Amino acid sequence: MAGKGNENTGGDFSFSAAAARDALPRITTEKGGKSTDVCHDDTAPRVNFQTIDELHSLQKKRSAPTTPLRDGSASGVSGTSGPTTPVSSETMLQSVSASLASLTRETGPKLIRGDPTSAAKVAHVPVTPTSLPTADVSDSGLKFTHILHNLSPAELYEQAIKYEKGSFVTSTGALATLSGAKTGRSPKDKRVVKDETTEAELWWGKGSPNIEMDEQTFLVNRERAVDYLNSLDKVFVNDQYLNWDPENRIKVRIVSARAYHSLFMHNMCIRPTPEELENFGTPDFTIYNAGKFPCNRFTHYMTSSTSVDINLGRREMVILGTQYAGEMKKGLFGVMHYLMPKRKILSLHSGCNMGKDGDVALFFGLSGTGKTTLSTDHNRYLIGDDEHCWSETGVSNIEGGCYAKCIDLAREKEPDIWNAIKFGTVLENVVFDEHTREVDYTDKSVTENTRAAYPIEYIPNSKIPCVGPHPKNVILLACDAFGVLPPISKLNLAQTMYHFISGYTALVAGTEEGVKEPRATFSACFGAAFIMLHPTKYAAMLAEKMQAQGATGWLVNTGWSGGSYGSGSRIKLAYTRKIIDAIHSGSLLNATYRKTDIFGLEIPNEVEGVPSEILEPINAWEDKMAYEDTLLKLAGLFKSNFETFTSHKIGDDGKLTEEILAAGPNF
Ligand SMILES: Nc1ncnc2c1ncn2[C@@H]1O[C@H](COP(=O)(O)OP(=O)(O)OP(=O)(O)O)[C@@H](O)[C@H]1O
Ligand SMILES: O=C([O-])CC(=O)C(=O)O
Ligand SMILES: [Ca+2]
Ligand SMILES: [Mn+2]
Repeated sequence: MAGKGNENTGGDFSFSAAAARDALPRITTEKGGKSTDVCHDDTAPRVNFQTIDELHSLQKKRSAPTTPLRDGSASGVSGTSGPTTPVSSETMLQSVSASLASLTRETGPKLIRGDPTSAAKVAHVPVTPTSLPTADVSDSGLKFTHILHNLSPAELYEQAIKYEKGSFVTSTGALATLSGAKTGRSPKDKRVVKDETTEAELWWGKGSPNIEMDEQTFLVNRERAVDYLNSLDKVFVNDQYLNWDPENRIKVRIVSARAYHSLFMHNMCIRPTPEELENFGTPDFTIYNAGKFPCNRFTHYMTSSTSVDINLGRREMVILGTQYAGEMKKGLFGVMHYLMPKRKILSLHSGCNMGKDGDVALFFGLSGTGKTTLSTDHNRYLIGDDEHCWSETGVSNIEGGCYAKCIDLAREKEPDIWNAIKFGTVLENVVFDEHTREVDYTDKSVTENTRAAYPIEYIPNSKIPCVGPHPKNVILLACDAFGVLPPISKLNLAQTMYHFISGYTALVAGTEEGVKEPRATFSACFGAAFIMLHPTKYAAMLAEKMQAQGATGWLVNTGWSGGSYGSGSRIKLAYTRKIIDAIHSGSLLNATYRKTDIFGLEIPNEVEGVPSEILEPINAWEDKMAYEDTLLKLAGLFKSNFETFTSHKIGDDGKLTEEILAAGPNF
């Protein structure tokens, strides 16, 4: 049943719209998709600043008056020797020039390897036109663009510090950066090209993250991005891989204007060896990140000056008007959510780790629920923290790095993540002492979504290569700010599917004044913002794989206990870790259980190291009536959210659908 409805393209890596790519047909599409229908996403940024200067002033805490103050420009960085690339350059330059070719001028830009300040040392490599004779009569055709190809972290540090305001080395050696006006993803500005192929294959309409755009508009934005990039003195190019499963690895190229973006992707994608880079060839997918430059708001389908555009047929993504680096990571994740199911491989928004005995656990959950925190476990091997594939042979990480939330990060609670914040790590939007460069992780002045991006090998017990056998435990994480879900419950297969499709979490709305009510978020497959196909397609694949492997599903509330946000408190990370330990060790599988009302969840009577009174949520609430009301309220929210899925059949005979419907709250 898995992959049912997909074209029989299994094993073949081509995007099916290849023909459309060459012909560039005009496609008629319905206009005016309502953005209110877009899947909910909880990463909407909170902006604490009105001007660029204000943003920069937020980043640094004033030192004690005795401390000598410095101006913003970093000193002590050698500017004498420009970066050089390890690869033989001519084929690389030809390839990059082809990537950057303007569609109207039909010729790639003239490229030079290396930094413009050291250009005298670098031979100019003339680049031949990619196709037809040039029709370019503008000055832009006369200039050269310098290409900084797969620079090392040290070189990227120097580039960032020299040229990008807001770049600083922190006391532990990380590169602190600012992502600009956007400090989170912009799901409402995401657009996906609807052509004959994608119209039939992708999930469109209510609840879907895919807001349509047509091919022509994509080309307008692409041209804007490419023209912007070609107008610069230099651009950064990363050639890297996604997916540690060698048979299903894809080659990605990222063209960007900032060293910050290049270092971020260096850390987050899989880094090729020098030999692999030498033979990289043509990328399977290319990102044009012109995020410093806005889109034109008069362009059709645009509703703001930000646009993140995916064209599966052309194998390209364009970013305009946002410098938040997570857009690149999650844009590529979306592409994998399209490509992998075609090969009968399930793509997952989950963390993944493995015990000493080879037992693998997946951690699903929306942003901020604990995937990174709980998969990074000193007693287990880390396979990955956010994006995985589950194939016939087992699991593989899609990425080469981790992207951890840093707000309130503490050494004692999360030692491995703390220690990973060192030379090479990108630290986004944190506040630090102006003099000592010590980071204050409690400071939310710039944003609550402060982040660290580091290569996975910075976690001492990471498993390289990042692959493992079939999962034994599938852990669904929900940060329930209503405080009514049990800290741990065991799920049967139908319940696992019900909660996977629901994709629930409830967080509190940041630190906004007066917001006390938790806000429920339902995001199908715990990542509706990134999926491409209908959620039931992924759910059917998950059910099939869990059944075949005999994996057990669990629901873990990493949120509130003893009351909703405001009266209760967040479950201690130490308790959640004990619960997770008991899942891994197998001791929880053999515990005795009782069933809860309404949600019908099996909760254990005991978990080692966790006070038994918190295991049954009502016990921890003082006001029992308030508990009952809140529980019913949440159950109602689950019910109305699930209505859109009731008509979709899962399983060949639809039997699973009935079981899944029955696995939701009953009241
Ligand atoms: N009981 C708990 N369990 C898990 N995390 C907790 C708990 N209490 C507090 N936290 C905090 O919640 C946050 C969980 O964030 P984490 O980075 O793991 O999210 P994530 O699921 O990886 O999200 P994203 O997909 O956005 O990366 C961390 O800052 C962690 O310190
Ligand atoms: O994508 C991001 O910006 C961070 C992340 O992992 C998520 O939100 O799931
Ligand atoms: Ca994470
Ligand atoms: Mn994520």
